[in-house]
Amino acid sequence: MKREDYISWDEYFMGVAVLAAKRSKDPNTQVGACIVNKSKRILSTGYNGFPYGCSDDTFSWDREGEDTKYQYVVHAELNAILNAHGKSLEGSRLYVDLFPCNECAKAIIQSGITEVVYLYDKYADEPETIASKKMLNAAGVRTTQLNLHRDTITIDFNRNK
Ligand SMILES: O=c1ccn([C@H]2C[C@H](O)[C@@H](COP(=O)(O)O)O2)c(=O)[nH]1
Ligand SMILES: [Zn+2]
Repeated sequence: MKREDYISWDEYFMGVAVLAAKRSKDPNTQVGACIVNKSKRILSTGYNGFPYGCSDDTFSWDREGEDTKYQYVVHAELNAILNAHGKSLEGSRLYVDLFPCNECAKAIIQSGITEVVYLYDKYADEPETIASKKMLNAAGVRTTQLNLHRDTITIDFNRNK
């Protein structure tokens, strides 16, 4: 008889997004994204971080002041789109833990992604998120909040020891 406690496709793809977020050096909000095609194949992943050549140790991670991370950071969704290196994303689905901002929404729409699956929406009242929803809705990109039946998935590197 087959195992019954295997993870669902949604848990798998969101799990990959959450794992990608663990690569982020952002001290406040780590975001991960995973793009999946209609055949349930992962096309790309990304997380929020500075561009190549812009050191995590010298560029600012500040949230306020003259020199902030917002001027430099590449968002998880855009990184995932760029990491696909021109592969067609037409009709694909993007899993991301945080609801995408307006700039990511533009890239999502233009790249042909047709569904955004997200976990939380902590900036729902910000103008960027409101604009994002307006654009995604106008462009016919579905947005689905995932309601998972478990809070954690354990990754155990020692299970065979
Ligand atoms: O669509 C989005 C929106 C934001 N991010 C990243 C950008 C920043 O690194 C953090 C947000 O930092 P706060 O300190 O919570 O303002 O999230 C993203 O990757 N995608
Ligand atoms: Zn964004």
